[in-house]
Amino acid sequence: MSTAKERTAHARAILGPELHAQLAHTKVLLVGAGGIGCELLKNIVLTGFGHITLLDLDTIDLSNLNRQFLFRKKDVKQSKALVAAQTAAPFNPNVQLTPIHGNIKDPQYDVEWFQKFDIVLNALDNLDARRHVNKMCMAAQIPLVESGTAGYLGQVQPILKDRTECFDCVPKPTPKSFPVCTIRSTPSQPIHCIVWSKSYLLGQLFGEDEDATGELDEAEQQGENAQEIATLRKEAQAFNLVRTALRTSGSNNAAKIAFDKVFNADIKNLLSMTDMWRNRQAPLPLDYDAILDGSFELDQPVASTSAPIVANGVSKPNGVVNGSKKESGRGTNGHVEPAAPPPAAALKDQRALSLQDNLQLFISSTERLASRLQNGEETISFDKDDDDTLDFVTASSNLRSAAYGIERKTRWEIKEMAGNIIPAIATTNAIVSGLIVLQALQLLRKSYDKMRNIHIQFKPAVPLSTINMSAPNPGCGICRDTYINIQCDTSRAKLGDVVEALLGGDEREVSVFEEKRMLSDPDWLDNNDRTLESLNVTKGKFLAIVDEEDELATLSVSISDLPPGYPPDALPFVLPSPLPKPTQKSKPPPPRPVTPPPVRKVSLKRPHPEPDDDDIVEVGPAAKRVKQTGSANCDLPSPSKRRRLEEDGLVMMDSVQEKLEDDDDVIIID
Ligand SMILES: Nc1ncnc2c1ncn2[C@@H]1O[C@H](COP(=O)(O)OP(=O)(O)OP(=O)(O)O)[C@@H](O)[C@H]1O
Ligand SMILES: [Zn+2]
Repeated sequence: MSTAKERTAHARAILGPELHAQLAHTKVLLVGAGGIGCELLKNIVLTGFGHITLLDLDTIDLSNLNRQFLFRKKDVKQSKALVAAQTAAPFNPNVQLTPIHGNIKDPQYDVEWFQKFDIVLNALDNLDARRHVNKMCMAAQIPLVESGTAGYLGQVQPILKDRTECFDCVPKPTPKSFPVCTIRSTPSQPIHCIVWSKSYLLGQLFGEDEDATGELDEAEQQGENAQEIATLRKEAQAFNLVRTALRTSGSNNAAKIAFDKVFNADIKNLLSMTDMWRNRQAPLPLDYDAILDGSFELDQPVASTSAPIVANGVSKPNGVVNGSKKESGRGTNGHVEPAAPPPAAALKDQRALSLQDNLQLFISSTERLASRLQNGEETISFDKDDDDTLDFVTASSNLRSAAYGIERKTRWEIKEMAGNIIPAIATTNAIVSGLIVLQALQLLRKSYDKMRNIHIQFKPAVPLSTINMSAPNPGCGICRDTYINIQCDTSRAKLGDVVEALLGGDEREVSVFEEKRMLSDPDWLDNNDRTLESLNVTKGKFLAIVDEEDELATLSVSISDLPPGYPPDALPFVLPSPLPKPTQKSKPPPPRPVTPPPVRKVSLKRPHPEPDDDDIVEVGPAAKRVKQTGSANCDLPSPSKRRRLEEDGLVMMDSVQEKLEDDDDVIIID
């Protein structure tokens, strides 16, 4: 077929002329042009969605090319949104494609901007951005299709305010995390050393100059081992010397200074706490020069204990504590010989690294990172696609493993573990993208009874399972709010006036928040005469007006600009007419069990975030916030503290089952 008309014949036959014609006028926002986004863009272009805005903040990376088929090698480092749109545009000349290279969380993409669209499709890879889009769609009352893949698993969830669960209605599972003490002092598995290296050591040496005192004070108050805290304090002070050496050009022994502190002095300090090693295997301080000249013996008896260093008593295929010349040839104490690498494993990343190799890698990566700091980079954090940081984490986690008698890992394995990589399967992305279109069509047809949550599961006989839509969770702090958009000149509008107008003469008692910052409550009205701008409540943000009696839903007020041409001397804000009234709050049902996780797309390119965060239990509505006049915030009760923790990428627990304690000292793996 050659003409545009013939091109759409199949789509028209499948969709029917009515829906097909409707699609030509449909305005769709596609957020994310990665693995799912590329597939989905191709689908919606070919289906005939007439107006597509494609937004992505990232540029193309070499590692994207295996599955993000709209990109070629020549496109590396170009904007994903722009290149994807350029490649897909010729697939269907009837489609108007608008690419945007930007972050969906930027304030210019406010509620009014979202309201321009008929439907939003998420193709994101992190919880934070997903939550944001979910909230904007709730505020703008725009249907959303949420999706994610992880390896062979996938999920598609249509979301419509007041009709279905929103993305935040269901708690998310917690990520795997470890107690601080395990990470800091008593690692027993390779992952403990990797987390230490990536989330602690790298930051201490190359990250922001953080004052660890507060953290340690808090740990002390919580009754953690005082001697251990004193040791950690000493450790923190000593880091300053190393940081200075790393930032001083011409200092050619910074790597040795860092090594001696971290792998020798700190370990000796820990060994001096004899109690700690009564029932557990003590670590062995490493010796820089002896490792380099091959005379270092890993299995020498440790000062404070007669227990030999064994790698958990098991032979490991990788040559557990193998390494220096002296180590090989001994098979004692549970050590094994470094097996000669099979030919396929001779690849640089998959080679077992000797202790000497690791030290050399530590030196070279430390020097590379130090010279980056000296050349003006302010802070460096882990990115698995940044060779310098990956080399540093590989070397330092393996050196730590060696000191603690833990199995060492190859660079490849460490990349997988530190980057939290689940292989991206192009086929899963393709299936999910097809299902997104089907659910989007149900939403546009308003065939709400036909909408389904769909899971791709690892069951060859039943690869897809569908779940009927659930009603919104009455306790949800996002979709149960009553949303209002106001147009506002925030430099003139005063908090008290805006709140009073929004309450429409209702004299009930309320507290007012922006995110977790409390701006006023019935006994504290100091901010009422201040402008919204002076309180940092500007375009794209939300004011939350919370009923003190907890009987009416929270008013969630989004801020947009005044319309063009609005008289400068008129009232500095415009309310919608009629003014929406908050709904009566229904009592939340008893807590639900944690349902299977909405599958997330796991980044192959950079750690989450998502945290990439990502995947941390979210409980109920964001109710309590913190009183605030400026910007800093402090300790919060659940659930908003949990939300904040999650945004900060924090959590630290023994097991996934364990409940998150409000005051837990936490470190997240990813
Ligand atoms: N806040 C955001 N605003 C806009 N785009 C975002 C935002 N957060 C994530 N994205 C985009 O969502 C896309 C998710 O796609 P995908 O999961 O395939 O990630 P990727 O980075 O392309 O690949 P990988 O992480 O697997 O290497 C990415 O292109 C990413 O840039
Ligand atoms: Zn909800």
